[in-house]
Amino acid sequence: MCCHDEHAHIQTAINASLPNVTIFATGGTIASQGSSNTQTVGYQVGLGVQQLVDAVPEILNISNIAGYQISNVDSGSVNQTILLKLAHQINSELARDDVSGVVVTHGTDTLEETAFFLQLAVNSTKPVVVVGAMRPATALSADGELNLLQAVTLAVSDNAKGRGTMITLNDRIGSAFYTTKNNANSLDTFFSTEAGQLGFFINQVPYFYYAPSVPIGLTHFDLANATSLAHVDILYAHQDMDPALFNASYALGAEGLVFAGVGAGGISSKASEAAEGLFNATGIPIVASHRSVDGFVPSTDESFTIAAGFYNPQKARVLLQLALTMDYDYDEIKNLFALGYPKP
Ligand SMILES: NC(=O)C[C@H](N)C(=O)O
Repeated sequence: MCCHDEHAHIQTAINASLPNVTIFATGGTIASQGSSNTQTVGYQVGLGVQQLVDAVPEILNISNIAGYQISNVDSGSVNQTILLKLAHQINSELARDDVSGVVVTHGTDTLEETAFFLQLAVNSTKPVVVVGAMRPATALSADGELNLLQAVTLAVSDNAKGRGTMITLNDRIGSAFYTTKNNANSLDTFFSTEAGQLGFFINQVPYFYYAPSVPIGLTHFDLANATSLAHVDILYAHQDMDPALFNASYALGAEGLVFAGVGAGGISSKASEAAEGLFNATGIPIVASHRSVDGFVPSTDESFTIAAGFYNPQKARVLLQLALTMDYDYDEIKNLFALGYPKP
C-alpha cells in the first residue's frame, strides 16, 4: 500500500484505515499572513503546504495527506507553467489506485480559470477540489481553515465522484464549469452562475442537490505532451474602444482573441470592422463573450466571430487556448464552442 512518496513535499503519518488525498498548494490568501488579526488587505503570501495542513489537524481524522508545493504566489501570477505542472501531476496522482482525490489550494482572484482549466485537462472521475480563502490565515474569522477541511472532505467523499472539478468556499460547492468570483472582497464571493451550484456543506457534511452529471460541452484535452499553451488575449469592450487593439494584440503574438463584449457579445461598429479585418487577413479565431458577470452570447451564421455561449471571457480564453494548443482548426474551434449550446 501507499504512500510515502519521496517526491511529496510533505507526507503525514499513515493511518492505513484512512483514504489518501494529495494537496497541491499554489499560494493565495489561504496561504497568506497579515501583520495583525484585523489586516484583511495588503497581506503577504508565504505559508507553505505543511503549515496549511498543520493548521487543520481535523484533516488527519479523515485522510492521510501528501502535499506538494507547486508555487507560492498570488493567483494573479499563476501562469501556464504552473497550470501545466498541475495538470500533469494531478493526472498522474489520480491514476494511482491509492489516491482518493486531490485538493488544490489557490488564490481566489483567478481560481476559476485554474479550476476550469483542470476540468478540461484532468481525466478522472475522482474528485478534484479547488479551494481558497478570502481572509488571510492571521485574520479574525479567517475562512481558510474550514474551507480546507471541507475541500479534503469532498476529496474523500464517494458522493463527490463523477462531478468534475469542484470549487468550494464558504460552505458552497460549485461546478468549476460555471462558478465565478463575483465580488472582489466579500467572503461569500464564489457562487455559480445560473447553472452550476452543486451542493452545500451542513456541519461539514457535503449535501448535493443532484446526482453526478457532466456539464454540456465538456471536452477533455490530453495535455500529456504539451509544454506550453497557446497565446490568447482578452480585450475588454467599452464605449470608444480603440479598434487598433485587435491588430496590436495580433502583432504582440496573440494566436486567438476573446473580447468581453457589451451586452450579449457586442462591440462598436468600428471595433467590429477592425476585428473582421484582422480575421480576414489572418484567420485567427475571435471569440465574442460578455463583460456582464453572467449571460449568454448566441451564435449568428453571418458573424466572423465565434459565440462564447455561456462561457465568460476568462473561461472562453482557457477553452480557446487549449483548442489552439491541440491544433484545432477554425471550424473545429467553432464546433467546440457550439457544444456548449447544442440546438434543442
Ligand atoms: N482571496 C485571494 O486569494 C486573493 C489573492 N489576491 C489571490 O488571488 O491570490
